[in-house]
Amino acid sequence: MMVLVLSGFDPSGGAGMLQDVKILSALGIRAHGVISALTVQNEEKVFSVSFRDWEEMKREIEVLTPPRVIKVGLARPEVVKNLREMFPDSTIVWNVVLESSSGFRFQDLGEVREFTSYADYVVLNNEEAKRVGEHENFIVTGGHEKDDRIRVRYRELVIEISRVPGEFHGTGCAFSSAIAGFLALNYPVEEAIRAAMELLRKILERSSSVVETEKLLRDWHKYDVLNTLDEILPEFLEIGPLTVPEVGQNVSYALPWAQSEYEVGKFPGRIRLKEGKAVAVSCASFRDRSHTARMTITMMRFYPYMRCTVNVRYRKEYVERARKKGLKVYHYDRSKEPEEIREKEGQSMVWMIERAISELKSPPDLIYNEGWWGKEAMIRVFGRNPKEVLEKIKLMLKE
Ligand SMILES: Nc1ncnc2c1ncn2[C@@H]1O[C@H](COP(=O)(O)OP(=O)(O)OP(=O)(O)O)[C@@H](O)[C@H]1O
Ligand SMILES: Cc1ncc(CO)c(N)n1
Repeated sequence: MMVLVLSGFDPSGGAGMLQDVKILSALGIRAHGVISALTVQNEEKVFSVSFRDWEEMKREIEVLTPPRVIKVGLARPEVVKNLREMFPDSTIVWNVVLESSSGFRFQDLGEVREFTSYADYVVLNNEEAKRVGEHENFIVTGGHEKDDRIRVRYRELVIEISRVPGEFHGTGCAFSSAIAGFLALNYPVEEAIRAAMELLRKILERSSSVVETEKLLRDWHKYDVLNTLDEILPEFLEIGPLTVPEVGQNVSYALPWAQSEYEVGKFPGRIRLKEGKAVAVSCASFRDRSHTARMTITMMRFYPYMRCTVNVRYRKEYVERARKKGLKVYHYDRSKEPEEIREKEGQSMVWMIERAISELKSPPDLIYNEGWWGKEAMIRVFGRNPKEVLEKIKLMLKE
């Protein structure tokens, strides 16, 4: 699936081509991009615009796959007519940008009026629509109205949703690209508008002053972490009778940027032995606290790529095999733990990992400790991901 985008380059990434590509990527759509203007601007202010020459752009377009849907952003208005002549049957969505929100005049009103009829849909806000003059192919957005609803009008259709508090740079670009994307997915235009409004709301709920579509794209990792854990669980259950400790086992797998245990996927309620079989009390989730999740966060402070920790019951032979097979093993002797560390909640694990790293001068594959004052002896296995940790555990189980 592809959409051809002709739009300006906003180096701050809030509007223009960088934003268009993010929105289309969020819909799984490839963008073919031809820059139609260069700008000097940041999130707050536009300083200058220079439009590209059509002949140059045409040469770039001619070698690309002919597009079914085209999105036009900041460009000379005649570009829309030129595109119509090149692609009489394509759907053209034109986001008119008369002025930036900081008041910079982008396009000439008369020129815009002259070329609106060449687009299938013209997206503009109500202030712009009043100035350009109504047309049946206009999709009119609320602009920067102050009430708590967002309204979009297309012919007799008016769609309303709740406004996300705040002012965001780049909403017009993002919204019109989302419409183009949903049209490319064969949504009828009314449904494309509705879906685009919903998508923008989801993005703006994650944004501060700019449309931060990258935050939405980033959240794919949440799906990947939980899916990875759920997919690998049966393999951990299979060896569970040999590995699950009295207190239960957890497989903790962190998001790439995790700094809190709630950004670490885990099995709330842990993996436990029931009548000799290992069972997980629940499927993978980011909710609840977990000791192994806190260990992962601690390890990631030193080695951000070490995103997985699993606790395993202690067996002398497991540790001996690990050493024999070349795994980096650290023995944590709790009796050497300073009093002030032992007293502070969660500090002993930091201390344990810091000692291991300073001794091994690299990430440990496993840290073990014997039992201590009612605490079960334990082995913690570390790795980049659950698959890697599972392999290390299997090395410990095999002669
Ligand atoms: N605060 C908000 N909450 C929810 N949706 C919003 C918000 N602001 C904008 N949108 C979505 O973005 C669409 C376009 O926004 P807007 O009306 O601000 O366009 P614009 O004025 O052309 O934007 P720009 O600031 O890029 O010039 C709206 O129709 C709506 O779907
Ligand atoms: C490149 C570009 N396109 C559109 C807008 C409108 O916000 C902008 N500021 N910059």
